[in-house]
Amino acid sequence: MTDIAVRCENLSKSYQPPLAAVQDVNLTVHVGEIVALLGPSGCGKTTTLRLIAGFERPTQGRVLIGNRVVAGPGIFVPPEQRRVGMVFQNYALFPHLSVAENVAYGLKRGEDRERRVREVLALVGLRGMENRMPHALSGGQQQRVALARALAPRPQVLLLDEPFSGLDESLRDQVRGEVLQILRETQVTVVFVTHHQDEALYMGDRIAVMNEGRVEQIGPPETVFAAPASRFVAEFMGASFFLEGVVREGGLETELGFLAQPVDLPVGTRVEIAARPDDLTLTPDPDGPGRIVRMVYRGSSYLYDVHLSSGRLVRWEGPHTIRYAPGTAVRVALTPGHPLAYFPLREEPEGHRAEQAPMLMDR
Ligand SMILES: Nc1ncnc2c1ncn2[C@@H]1O[C@H](COP(=O)(O)OP(=O)(O)OP(=O)(O)O)[C@@H](O)[C@H]1O
Repeated sequence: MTDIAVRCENLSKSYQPPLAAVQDVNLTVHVGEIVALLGPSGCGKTTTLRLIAGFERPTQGRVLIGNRVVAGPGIFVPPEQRRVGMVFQNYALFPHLSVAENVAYGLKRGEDRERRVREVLALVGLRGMENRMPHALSGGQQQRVALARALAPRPQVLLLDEPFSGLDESLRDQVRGEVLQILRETQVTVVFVTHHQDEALYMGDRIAVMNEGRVEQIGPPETVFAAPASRFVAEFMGASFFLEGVVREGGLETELGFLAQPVDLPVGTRVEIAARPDDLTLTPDPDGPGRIVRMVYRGSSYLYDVHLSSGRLVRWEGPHTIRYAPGTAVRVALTPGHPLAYFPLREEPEGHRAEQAPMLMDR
C-alpha cells in the first residue's frame, strides 16, 4: 500500500446554499500518482482543486495532505502552509519579474535560492532564460515557468488547473508530452483539472469523472473508458450512441443482433448499451434496414450517421478509400470484439416512454 498524499473525505462546498458546487467528494491520491479531475464545465472540478489548495473553505468534510488535516471542523491551514504548489489556468506569472525572479518567488530566504532556481529551470528546459521577462516568452514557455515556480519549493502535491487550455491546438500535444515527462521525473504527486477526455486519458494514472459536484467514477483510464459506471461517464468518455437491448441468457439482444457477453442483470431487464463507431460493421445492401443519413469527411476516414428501422441513429466510421452517399441502404451489425457497457433502462409509465432524441453526440 503506497502512502497517501491527499485525501478528501465527504468534502462539500456550497457558495450559495442549498446549491452545492462540490458534494460529498471522497478522493484518495497516493504519493507520486497523477490524478485527473475530469468533467463538463461547472461540475465542481476547480472548486475541488481550490479546496485542496486552501483557497476555499469546505462547507463540510475534511481535506488531508499527507496525514495532516488541513481543513475540517475547526481546522483551516492557509494555502502557504500546506506544501502545495499550484499552476493556474492563465499561469499568473508576475509580469514585472524576470523568469528567475518568478521562480524564486516562493522560495524562503536563506535557502540556496539561486541554485534551486537553476535546478528547476534546467528541469523544465528553460536554462539560459533566467533574465527574460514573461511577455517575451511563448505560451508553452510561460507555462513551464509557472510549473518551475510551483515545483521550486518542493511541494508535497502539485495542483494544475486546466494546464493546457491556454495553448494553441498545434502546441498542446507536444507540451503535454513535455510536462508529463517533467512530472514523472520529479515524481511529484499531481491533481489536475481538465474537461478534455483525451488529456485525462493521456496524463492520468487515474481519472475521477465529476458530474454536478459529485465524483461519478474513479479508476484507471482504461477502466473509465471501457467500463463506465454510469450513462453520464459513458457519454463523457466518448460513447457516441446508445442502443436499446434486453438481457437474455448469455448476453444482450439488440436490434443489431445478439451480443454475447457477461451480464449481471436478471434476464428480461431492458438496458441501454453504450457504443462507439468502431463497434459496428456496415455493409451496403439494397434490402438492408438501415439508411445512411449523413456523411462527414474526416480526411483519414468517413463518419456516417445511420438511421435504423427502429428510428434510432447510430454512427459508423469507415475507411477513406470508400465513400457511401447519403441515402445508401445498409446492413449494420454489432461487432465490438469486447464487452460493451450497459445500463438498466429506467422504465417509464405506460404511454410515457421517453422518445429517443434523434441526434448523436457530436464527437
Ligand atoms: N466563487 C463562487 N461563487 C459562487 N458560485 C461559484 C463560485 N465558484 C464556482 N461557483 C459555482 O460552482 C459550480 C462549480 O464551479 P467550478 O468552477 O468548480 O466548476 P468547474 O467544473 O471547474 O467548471 P469550469 O470547467 O467551467 O471551470 C458552478 O456552478 C459555479 O458557477
